[in-house]
Amino acid sequence: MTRTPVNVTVTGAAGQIGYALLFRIASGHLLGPDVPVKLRLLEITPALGAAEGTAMELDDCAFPLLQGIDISDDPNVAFDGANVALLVGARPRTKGMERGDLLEANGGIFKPQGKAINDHAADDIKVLVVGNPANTNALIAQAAAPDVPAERFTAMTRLDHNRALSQLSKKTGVPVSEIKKLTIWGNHSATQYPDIFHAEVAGKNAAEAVNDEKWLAEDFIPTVAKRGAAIIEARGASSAASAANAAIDHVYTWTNGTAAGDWVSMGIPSDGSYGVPEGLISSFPVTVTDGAYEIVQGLEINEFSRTRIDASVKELAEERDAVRALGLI
Ligand SMILES: NC(=O)C1=CN([C@@H]2O[C@H](COP(=O)(O)OP(=O)(O)OC[C@H]3O[C@@H](n4cnc5c(N)ncnc54)[C@H](O)[C@@H]3O)[C@@H](O)[C@H]2O)C=CC1
Ligand SMILES: O=C([O-])CC(=O)C(=O)O
Repeated sequence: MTRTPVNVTVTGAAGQIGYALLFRIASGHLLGPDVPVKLRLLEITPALGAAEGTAMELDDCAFPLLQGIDISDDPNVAFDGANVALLVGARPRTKGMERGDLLEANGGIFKPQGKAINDHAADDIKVLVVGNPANTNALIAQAAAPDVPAERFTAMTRLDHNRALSQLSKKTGVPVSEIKKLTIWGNHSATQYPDIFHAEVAGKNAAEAVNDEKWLAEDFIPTVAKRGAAIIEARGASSAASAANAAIDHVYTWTNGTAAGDWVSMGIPSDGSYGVPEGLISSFPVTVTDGAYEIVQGLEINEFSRTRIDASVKELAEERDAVRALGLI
């Protein structure tokens, strides 16, 4: 294989998402079946042994695309030359814990990582923040990386997008492959707004096909928005394999593009579209061409949607103000 390998840095590599993610990266699902990768694993010092164990297992898979694994507890080393950075390592929410409690606990992790990305990553770096609160952690990392174009910092709402696809598929009996143009707006939190008004189910408008506003307001939206908490309740641990799968989807789409006639949801820095204040990292409908995403423009936002988008964006603005007050941005 002559192609230069892509350096993929994964933080929190010894955690449960890391374990579900690394093998799929190494087997070509993140970037494509013909793209060699080098993995850079970042962990805190006490978890380096566990990361070593995972690296041994990766070796034992003999993945043809995997051209090396480095492990470090120093962000300056782990992000050196990184082309893709998956910021997973964070403190996961546990039973009964509110997202707001996570801001302070996690803020300190993302500022030094943003600075290390600024100082050491490759010029084409793409960053996906998975660790919660993902949107605001992405904002913190971005603020610490003034030399990196702001749009390279993204937050994961693809899991919410996939959850919404699946719920809509169950309701309509139409396979997910025939559902297009769903949108998650706002924050990766319980205030997020999964929007089906522009979605298509087997070529028909989804809201019209469903024709059940009660189901939309009282079942679909809360089921999608509170799915993370429901998984924690059921498993006693937060989503891991589905989160890893969504991270793969996010980066694969960002790198390889969206399908014609469809879009995906990504948490990205707002350019002011749809009344979302510029700079907030909020989820939008996006299309991707040649490795660059663009917000889908011109969608009509009805009253039902407007109220819900505004509520989630208000929460994002409050999180931004909170981390600003803590000196994190
Ligand atoms: N955006 C999304 O849709 C989702 C986000 N999440 C979030 O992803 C994060 C990770 O989840 P899990 O893997 O289940 O957690 P986990 O607790 O199993 O693993 C986290 C790992 O991060 C490591 N870590 C902590 N601080 C670090 C640092 N400064 N540098 C490098 N590594 C560090 C820990 O040692 C641990 O191994 C959590 O914040 C969780 O809430 C989870 C599911 C979905
Ligand atoms: O709340 C959590 O830690 C897990 C999470 O984000 C999700 O499953 O959507």
